[in-house]
Amino acid sequence: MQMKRKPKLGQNFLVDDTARHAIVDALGDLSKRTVIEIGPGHGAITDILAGRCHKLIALELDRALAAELTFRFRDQPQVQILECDVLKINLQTLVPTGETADVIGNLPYYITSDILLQLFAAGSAGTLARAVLMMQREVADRVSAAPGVRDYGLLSATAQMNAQVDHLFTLPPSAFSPPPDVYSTVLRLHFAPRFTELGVDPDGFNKFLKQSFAQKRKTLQNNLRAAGHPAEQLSAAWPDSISAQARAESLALEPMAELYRSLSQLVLPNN
Ligand SMILES: C[S@@+](CC[C@H](N)C(=O)[O-])C[C@H]1O[C@@H](n2cnc3c(N)ncnc32)[C@H](O)[C@@H]1O
Repeated sequence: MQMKRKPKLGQNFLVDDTARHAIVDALGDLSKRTVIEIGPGHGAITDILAGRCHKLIALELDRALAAELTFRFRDQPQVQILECDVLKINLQTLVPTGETADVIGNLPYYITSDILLQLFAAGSAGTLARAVLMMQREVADRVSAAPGVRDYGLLSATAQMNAQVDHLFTLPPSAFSPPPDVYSTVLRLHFAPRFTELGVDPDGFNKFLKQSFAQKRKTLQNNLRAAGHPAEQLSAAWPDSISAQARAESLALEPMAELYRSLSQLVLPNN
């Protein structure tokens, strides 16, 4: 049976029973946890979560789906359905001060990167502990890629500055109705920001990473020069541990942070 959907909202509903249980199982014991679900849809994951977690807050943009779930869970006070755009909500306001929440979601793929950035910010603020997220396989491969591997880039570096990433499993299009054009992968993230450990400030280092990965074909030096760092500043700051011809894609976060710290002692450009 094909379910009715709004393609613009990334609506591919999970119909594989083993997979929906495996996704919830990946968060472990939830009996004392607040869980935020992104895009509950018709409730494939919500139905299982509702009986397992202390509190469930599900964020759904589609008015009809939000109404369907509000009705279905009307007698379960631990379940709160919010009709809202996940990108417009401040996740910190959903979690009591001093507590953390976990996040779960078969994400709307068209906004995966924006959702990840939002979760990293909430993880840095101490609001989130873990997330189990399904996304397009190619995006998951980029999030979890190690330096030097083809898929490693800005998204990988940003994700790995903010979280430990576990690659859990991949599902074929037939696990969904209607089937998407792509395979889907489930990742688990433990939010563990590394900014303090690596001695860098989050805003400045995030900007530096964007500059460093701006063009894949270019060396790191050329990307930084294009971002406004004068050549003499770069050579004064360049650590011996990094080859002059290195690309950002080949470097671990430690040498990137070393270079950033060294450049920060000189003057960083504003763009
Ligand atoms: C891939 S479907 C997953 C549905 C359900 N969790 C499942 O596994 O069957 C993505 C869901 O996210 C919802 N959605 C899309 N954009 C959203 C947004 N900006 N904020 C909240 N929910 C959104 C869609 O309406 C849809 O229900």
